[in-house]
Amino acid sequence: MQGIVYKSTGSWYTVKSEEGDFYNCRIKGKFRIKGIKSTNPIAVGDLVTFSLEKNGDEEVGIISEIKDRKNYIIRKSVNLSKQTHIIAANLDQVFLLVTLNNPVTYTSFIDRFLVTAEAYAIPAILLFNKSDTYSKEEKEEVSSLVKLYRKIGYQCIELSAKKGENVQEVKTLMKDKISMFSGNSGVGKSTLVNVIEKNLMLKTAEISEQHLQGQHTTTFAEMYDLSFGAKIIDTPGIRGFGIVDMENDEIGDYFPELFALKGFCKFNDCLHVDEPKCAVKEALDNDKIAWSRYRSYLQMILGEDENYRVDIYKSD
Ligand SMILES: Nc1nc2c(ncn2[C@@H]2O[C@H](COP(=O)(O)OP(=O)(O)OP(=O)(O)O)[C@@H](O)[C@H]2O)c(=O)[nH]1
Ligand SMILES: [Zn+2]
Repeated sequence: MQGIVYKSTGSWYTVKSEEGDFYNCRIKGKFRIKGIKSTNPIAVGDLVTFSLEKNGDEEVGIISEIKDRKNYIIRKSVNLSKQTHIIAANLDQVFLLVTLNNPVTYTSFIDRFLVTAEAYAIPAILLFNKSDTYSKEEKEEVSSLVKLYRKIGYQCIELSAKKGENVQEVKTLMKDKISMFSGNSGVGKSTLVNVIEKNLMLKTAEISEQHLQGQHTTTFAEMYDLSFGAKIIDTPGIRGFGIVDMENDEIGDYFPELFALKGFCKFNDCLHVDEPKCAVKEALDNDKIAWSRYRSYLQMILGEDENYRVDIYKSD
């Protein structure tokens, strides 16, 4: 039988079969996946082959095979072992919720997120939330951000989760796909998910309550079916993507507008920092590339970690 992993608690996996039934499954014997060394061989979102076995009165599934992943997201554990944990696999898209103020979302944060999504090969969509609260100036600022990111090729939606404005557009994009929502604390993730599907209680809230009580909680991702044919993966305690290890000479590949200029610089291995005859610097001088994006790029190259806000274009 074939199925998708909806939940994993370490040694047991909840798998939904193609027929739509849920089974408790486990792995028999040694099970290794080529390429990735991780603490968990199977993650939420994985497509697996399994067969049923009698275990006393119960029928349990034995997973024998896992299909190649189209992508996966990881987290490095913070303890000394630095082990890699696969949070989820086979995502169709990830939504990043952004608010200008309350809380501030910095362009450096957006760009880091987009670079990571590119590196993971997961399409990212920007949701500019709380549109009901914006002043005229803020509306203009959001408009120029939307224009900037659309030009690069990212889908952007301005919405109000609270008022339900443009939420239908998000639902339309989610249909028949596996999605994940990310964003800083307070941008409205729970509010949005609650208007998208009323009776869905995500764990995110429970987990933070337990944190308040100082309890230890393990954070496992879980997949949910929504009523309109969409799936979402909830990753309690994870606000964004983990940091992916990237070499300096590959970071530019994950900025689509920089990647498009690859080969046009004088030097093949140009990092677009202070090399002569650099096509990226030239595009920057002509406002063909946004200053805010280039600043984010430099920050990643230089390994800086602070957030900042800069004008999108130098001439602004
Ligand atoms: N005015 C307005 N407020 C909103 C909107 N969306 C969310 N909020 C409010 O913003 C606050 C934070 O929303 P949450 O949905 O809890 O944010 P979150 O991203 O889930 O936050 P964490 O759980 O901390 O990650 C709440 O007071 C919401 O009512 C919106 O579109 N407009
Ligand atoms: Zn260059």
